[in-house]
Amino acid sequence: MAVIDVALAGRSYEVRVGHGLLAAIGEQATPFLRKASVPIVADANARKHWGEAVEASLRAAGKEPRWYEVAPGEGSKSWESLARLTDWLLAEEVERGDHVLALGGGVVGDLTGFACAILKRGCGFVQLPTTLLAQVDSSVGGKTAINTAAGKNLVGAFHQPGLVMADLDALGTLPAREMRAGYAEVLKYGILGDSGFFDWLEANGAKVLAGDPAALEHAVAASVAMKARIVAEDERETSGARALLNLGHTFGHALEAETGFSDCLLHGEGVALGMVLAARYSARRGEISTDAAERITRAVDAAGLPAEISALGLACDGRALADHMLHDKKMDAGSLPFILLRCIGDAYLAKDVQLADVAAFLDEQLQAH
Ligand SMILES: NC(=O)c1ccc[n+]([C@@H]2O[C@H](COP(=O)([O-])OP(=O)(O)OC[C@H]3O[C@@H](n4cnc5c(N)ncnc54)[C@H](O)[C@@H]3O)[C@@H](O)[C@H]2O)c1
Ligand SMILES: O=C(O)C(=O)C[C@@H](O)[C@H](O)[C@H](O)COP(=O)(O)O
Ligand SMILES: [Zn+2]
Repeated sequence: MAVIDVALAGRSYEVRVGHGLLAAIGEQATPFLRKASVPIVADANARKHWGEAVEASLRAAGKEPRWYEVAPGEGSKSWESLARLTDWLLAEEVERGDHVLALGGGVVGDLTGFACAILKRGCGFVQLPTTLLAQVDSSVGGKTAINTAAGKNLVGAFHQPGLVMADLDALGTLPAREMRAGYAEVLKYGILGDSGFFDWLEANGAKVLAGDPAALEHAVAASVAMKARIVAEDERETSGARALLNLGHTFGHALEAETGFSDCLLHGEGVALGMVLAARYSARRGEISTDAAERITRAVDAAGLPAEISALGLACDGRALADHMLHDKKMDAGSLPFILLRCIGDAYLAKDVQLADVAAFLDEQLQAH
């Protein structure tokens, strides 16, 4: 098992990455289970595959699991789900010192984390991520949120978990499309800050996607280590360091909004395409080389992720996509900083980007190929 510390000012927590963690949760999470009854917020599919193992381990430790099921899909990151969940947590008499377990992908993690951030002004929670995306990204770092009609993650809070347990066994039941979507965020770490890791992914990405145990463990642990380092440096995204984790997301979130947060485009798929667009836009500005931008495109395409916006068949133009970006949380006094690339492994925050220019670039991309 790999253990990575997220070292924050005055407090820190562990991210454990390994096998058999869910089936041993009763022992693994002992300090976080202070009462006999244990509230578990679970994605319905995660519970179907992993609920029994979790339940057996908790019962063996003398605990009584109390399940709350969340419908799969981005639609569950809503005000309605949040209201229902907080009512349930109140009915369960969850106290500030308790920890709620969040079993599932980024949807359950973001929703439960936000509910715990506001319940009685803050109670504890433990992330039990069961998707690749949640293991490498969403379970770590304390960003929690729901979506609103205006856009993605627009209402939320920073609220760090007490513990993260990423059980690699859980990925054995994950659909291939969801593995690929999670892999987009893995590629992101290489592209934004570690060209050696990007090289490694070019050579070993197929193994990661196929679930090769050693490759998977390396990819997850390396991704978590990089995220932990960035979060420790800039927990609340104020210095600019953490904003780099948004690489591909300004484009990606606009595409998610345009496709109605539906299954047509998963978050990771939007990020993959968004990274290609960020790379091509950087090349258009004369920053990253065209060859390097094409290398990124090939890595995305080789993973079976969308690499061409024209292939999405969107009925909108570049201006409509740029309009979604006006709600981006990075907006600052009327301008939107973009995460762009100087080369693979060197992302930076560009503050001189005009949205009209981005809209024109998107029009070109929508018509290309
Ligand atoms: N907080 C953050 O820092 C952060 C980072 C990245 C993404 N996110 C958010 O995470 C969300 C996406 O997360 P996701 O990709 O995990 O999607 P998800 O939570 O929707 O899960 C994907 C699918 O996998 C199923 N599933 C989950 N675990 C399973 C398992 N072990 N076996 C079989 N099926 C399983 C789910 O039912 C769902 O259908 C988005 O809302 C995104 O905005 C947040
Ligand atoms: O942890 C971060 O910081 C990230 O930006 C990680 C992203 O992968 C994630 O999708 C995040 O939710 C996007 O952040 P947002 O602030 O744009 O909602
Ligand atoms: Zn993301």
